[in-house]
Amino acid sequence: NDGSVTASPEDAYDSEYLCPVSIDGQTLALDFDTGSADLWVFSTSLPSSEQKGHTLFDPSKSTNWKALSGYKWNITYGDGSGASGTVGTDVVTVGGTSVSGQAVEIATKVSSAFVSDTANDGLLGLAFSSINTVTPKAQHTFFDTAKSSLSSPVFTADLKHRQLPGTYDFGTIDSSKYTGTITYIDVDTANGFWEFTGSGYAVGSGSFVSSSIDAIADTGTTLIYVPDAVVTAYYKQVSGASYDSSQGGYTFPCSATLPNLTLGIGSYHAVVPGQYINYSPASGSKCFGGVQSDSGIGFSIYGDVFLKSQFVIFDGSSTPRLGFAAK
Ligand SMILES: CC(C)(C)S(=O)(=O)N[C@@H](Cc1ccccc1)C(=O)N[C@@H](Cc1c[nH]c[nH+]1)C(=O)N[C@@H](CC1CCCCC1)C(O)(O)C(F)(F)C(=O)NCCN1CCOCC1
Repeated sequence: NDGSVTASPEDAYDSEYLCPVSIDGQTLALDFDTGSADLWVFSTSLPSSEQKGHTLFDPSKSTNWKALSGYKWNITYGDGSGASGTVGTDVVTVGGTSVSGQAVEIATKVSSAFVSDTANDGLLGLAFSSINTVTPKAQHTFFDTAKSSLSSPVFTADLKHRQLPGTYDFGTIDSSKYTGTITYIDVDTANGFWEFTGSGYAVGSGSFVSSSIDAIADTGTTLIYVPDAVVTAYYKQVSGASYDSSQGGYTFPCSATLPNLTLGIGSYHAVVPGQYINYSPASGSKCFGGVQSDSGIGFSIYGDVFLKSQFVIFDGSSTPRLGFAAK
């Protein structure tokens, strides 16, 4: 029951990656998110004003749909967006991986950011089920439901830079997708995230600075959010860079040459190419940086700007761990 699904960038800046997911034959484009644990979809139960432009799941058309009466969900994300609704179970298929009895959370309300993000028909959470928001009983993620039917209890992310489709694989580690060896690091699941301790950083050809960085591997976050020491060291090497409070982050002249950012994972030095750190045009001839401060978040976030430079293994075995390799 192993599977592989394409992850397509939603826009020219790789702001998010969307994957086709079939729920009892109805196919929607979902954002696979290792930073949350709810599988929720736009639905025919939304007010029509909130439905516009999205593909909707219609439970009344599903022969395998079983409503969970009295069950509800309500989630708020780091960027302040949110959604809520009711719950049922159905057959959910991702590439070749099909599971029955999967909790599918039907949106009856979504925040404005979701309404305007018309390419996104919902989220498929891949964090730990301990942070699923369904009450009165938390539900399993797709990965947890599928795990026992996979060749091995893993999924991998091979996201790509700019306009290229990547893949999420379930159950196998495809050795043609990476080079060299895989470096594994332990994961602390206490907060429900794929959370680990990074070993430090280097900017461009500069020397490596050893420092413990408490970080999560989060496919649902676009950028890299790291401690101020890292951000300051990085943009010191970018002429014309400065913190622009009106943009809410560091910007620099779009013509700037950006140094690579190396992030330590144990003894492995993961290199993020400088050009990945030019996220998007900001205003005028300034561009918005893909490396920003984690202040106020509580931990660092190694988001898509980082993850797309690596081949990443999310190992859900009894001792969960993360694997990283160059590609
Ligand atoms: C809009 C943007 C300038 C491109 S962005 O850089 O902000 N990108 C957004 C994602 C996005 C892309 C495209 C269109 C719209 C939204 C982004 O990076 N959002 C992060 C920002 C952040 C995180 N932390 C601080 N700030 C986020 O909330 N990511 C969550 C998933 C997002 C939510 C909006 C829609 C797209 C997917 C997330 O799940 O990855 C999360 F981990 F950050 C998060 O909020 N997880 C929720 C964890 N809770 C814990 C308690 O139990 C319930 C679950």
